[in-house]
Amino acid sequence: MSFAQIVIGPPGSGKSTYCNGTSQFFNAIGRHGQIVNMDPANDALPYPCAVDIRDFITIEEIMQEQQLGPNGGLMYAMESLDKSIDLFILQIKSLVQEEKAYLVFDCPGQVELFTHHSSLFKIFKRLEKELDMRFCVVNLIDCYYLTSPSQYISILLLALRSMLMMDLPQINVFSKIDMIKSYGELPFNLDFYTEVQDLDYLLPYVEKESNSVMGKRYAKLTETISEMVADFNLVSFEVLAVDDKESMINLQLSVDKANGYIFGASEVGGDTVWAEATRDQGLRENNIQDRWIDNKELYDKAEQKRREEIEKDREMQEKEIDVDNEDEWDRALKDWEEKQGTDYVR
Ligand SMILES: Nc1nc2c(ncn2[C@@H]2O[C@H](COP(=O)(O)OP(=O)(O)OP(=O)(O)O)[C@@H](O)[C@H]2O)c(=O)[nH]1
Repeated sequence: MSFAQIVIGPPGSGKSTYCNGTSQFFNAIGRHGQIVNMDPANDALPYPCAVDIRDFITIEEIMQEQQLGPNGGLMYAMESLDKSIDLFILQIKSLVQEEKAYLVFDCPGQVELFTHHSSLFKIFKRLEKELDMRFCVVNLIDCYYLTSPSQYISILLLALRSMLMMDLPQINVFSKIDMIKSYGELPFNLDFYTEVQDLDYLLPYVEKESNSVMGKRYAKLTETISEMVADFNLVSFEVLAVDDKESMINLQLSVDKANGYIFGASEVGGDTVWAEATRDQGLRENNIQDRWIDNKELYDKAEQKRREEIEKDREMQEKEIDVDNEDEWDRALKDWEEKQGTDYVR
């Protein structure tokens, strides 16, 4: 059995940054994480990746050969991969079975791939079946969407649609939450938006926004969508600032629970310390309103201080290592010999 995350979300929501941050986080806790790039258009990866879909297919080739634009090209690329998937699966197999790696799949930003199109879905289902992989989808949404009530409701619909389409455990995440305070005041606490309850309270704001932007029929449509999302009662959110250790830990705890890693990771990973520390632990209560809005500056200052202390410790350690450095030792010995007038050879 092996475990993996499938990272999805609209363009610019922070997927590649998250994959990079997660890989560094895994290194720090001793988990053997590897990243797989699933985006045939991403030619500037900010991380080292173990398998790159661009080794099989690139969007440039497809666009040229098929005379397609970027969106059509991507759909075509995914369909083509679907047909010639065996080599790709072989590479994944070697990662999960021989290297016992925990995989993070960095997916393209075209949301149609997760809401309507079945190619990627089929690839993951095949991996699930053939390699006994356990997935959790991590759906990143830029927290900027919280600033507009109607856009907030539309991303709820998007999240719901991908949950139903992918048919896998899914954690929805408001990314870049460190930016939320700079976007101005929200009418409700952050928990209101993450827990997705009582959407009725939002409707007057939708109406107000629609009056000024789109008109009454648009408000009615948004209202109906919000009722449908509330009826399913499936969508909720975590928050993430990729540089913030606590939000990363909280998110990884949720993901570990969702894909089952927390219950059966003894044969993979190698992060026994993390596993022991989190095995019996529920999610920590975390007041996100306090952390990211009400007292953000205080928390940021404390975090900055913590980082400076870690950096100072690291510098001290490096200095101590210098004492063990062969060259320095030899130099010190030579000085001592000169002073003693001896020819002592170590
Ligand atoms: N402030 C802040 N910025 C972030 C965070 N995560 C990502 N970003 C920034 O958001 C921008 C987009 O991030 P990417 O990781 O390229 O987003 P993506 O979803 O991979 O983008 P596509 O590949 O175009 O779909 C970059 O400038 C990142 O530095 C975060 O937690 N906080």
